[in-house]
Amino acid sequence: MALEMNFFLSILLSLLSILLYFISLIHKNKNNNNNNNKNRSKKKKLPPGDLGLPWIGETLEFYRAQRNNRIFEEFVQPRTTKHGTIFKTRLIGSPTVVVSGAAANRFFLSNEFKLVVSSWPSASVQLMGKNSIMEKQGDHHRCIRAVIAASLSCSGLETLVPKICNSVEVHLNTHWQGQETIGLFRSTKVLTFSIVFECLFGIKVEPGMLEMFERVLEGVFAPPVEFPGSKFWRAKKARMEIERMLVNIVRNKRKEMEMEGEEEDGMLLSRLVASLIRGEIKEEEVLDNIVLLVFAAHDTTSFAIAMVCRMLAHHPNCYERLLQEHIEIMDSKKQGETLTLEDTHKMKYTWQVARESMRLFPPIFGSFRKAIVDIEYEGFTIPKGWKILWTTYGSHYDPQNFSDPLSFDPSRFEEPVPPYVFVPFGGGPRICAGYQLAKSNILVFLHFMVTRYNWSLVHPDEPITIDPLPFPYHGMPIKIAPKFL
Ligand code: HEM
Repeated sequence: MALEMNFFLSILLSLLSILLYFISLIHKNKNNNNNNNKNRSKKKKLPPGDLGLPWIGETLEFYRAQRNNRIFEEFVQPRTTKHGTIFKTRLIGSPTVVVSGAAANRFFLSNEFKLVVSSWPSASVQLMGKNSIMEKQGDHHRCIRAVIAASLSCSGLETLVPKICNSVEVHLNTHWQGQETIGLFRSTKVLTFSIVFECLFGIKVEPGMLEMFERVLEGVFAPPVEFPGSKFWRAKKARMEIERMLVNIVRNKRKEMEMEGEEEDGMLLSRLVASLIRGEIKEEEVLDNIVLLVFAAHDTTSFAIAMVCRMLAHHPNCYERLLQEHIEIMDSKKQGETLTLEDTHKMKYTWQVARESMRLFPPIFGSFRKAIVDIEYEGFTIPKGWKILWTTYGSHYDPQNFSDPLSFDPSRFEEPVPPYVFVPFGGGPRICAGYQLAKSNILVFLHFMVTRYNWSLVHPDEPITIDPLPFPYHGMPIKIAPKFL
């Protein structure tokens, strides 16, 4: 059904683009007679590249490459070879400039709010909510970031790490014990979903909640057409269900905190509701930010964990060294003693492995910005209103930054990497707000996995696909057996 719908949409888009193409030809003729316009376009040197057909541009090529998880190889690289590290195209109706490399990352990410603002497709904004942090700018953005940051500060993390440990142990005892095969990606997705809800917000996960969020995610990059049965329609319905559930939770929390004078417990939900009570943010902002944070947190972290495991399985020497690190930490603890934030600081090699895995397999390949003024960059003008797409690949796969860039070598991260070169978490004012939580989550999970289980991949070269975020095509089944160290 979904495939038929996509096919139908593709045909519709193609017909629309042909129509637009003819309209644009007529306009072009008119414009040729217009001297003013001629002079204006002479002054601006647009980046090289092909805008393609009106509206549709090169969207279908982009989607095809995205589906194969080959955006770099099939879309970005052929065009950078032809035009250089900055080129223009047209994606999902918008003229777009694709930029690559650490200098471009620095320029565009650090000029957020000054020259560019974050820009998501209409379906994403409608589903994540227009009040979420990703749509906020200036003081409002700072205010919401400050609330999130308070829960993930050093003292916040000190209480979070033992909670994450507890969630991981409960998860393994419930879902892994007695099993011979586990779908690793699904399992870590269930786990990271419950960690963000229970450890970060203090909200208990009820059956069916993850499925509701998954239905929303299916619609975030779909065409925002709301006819019954479309992905977007289903996603909107799921979003409304989530909202109904969260409104009750937020209002009950507010009542408790107002009527019973409940102290803030350090949980993010209490912090958001406290801001609501103080009148700093609105109820819609609390709801939209809970939804956004859950999405931002769980698929990304579970994909990162899955890719670390894939790399460890392919590189037994790295696995041995990583295992040794965890055995030493385990030996330093008393029976039943939980891990602390300080223990995670000792997992230096594990973090190198995780960073190297995210360099090769970034959970988020990049994101869009919109020019809020005409931007002069590298001798070209990016007109106001155009989109800019920065990608992690541009700097992660650049041999000037990482020699033999496609090989896996965690020792690259023994030394600090210059800013804006390694950007799986983005950079500038919109750098990932959950970086510390993601890091703790990855490290703690790996600790328990490698010390408690022998495991191996069922499909060592399983393809990775993207829809709309990357995931292992078969869900990454692994064979497991308990280990007694
Ligand atoms: C491995 C896991 C993760 C990766 C790779 C990742 C990656 C990213 C990236 C690349 C951005 C910047 C997007 C842009 O510039 O447009 C971002 C933003 C963000 N991330 Fe993460 N993320 C991860 C985990 C998390 C977690 C666990 C949370 C929450 C608890 C989170 C919350 C956010 C938020 C709120 C933003 C928006 C920040 C803003 O607009 O100011 N992320 N993330």
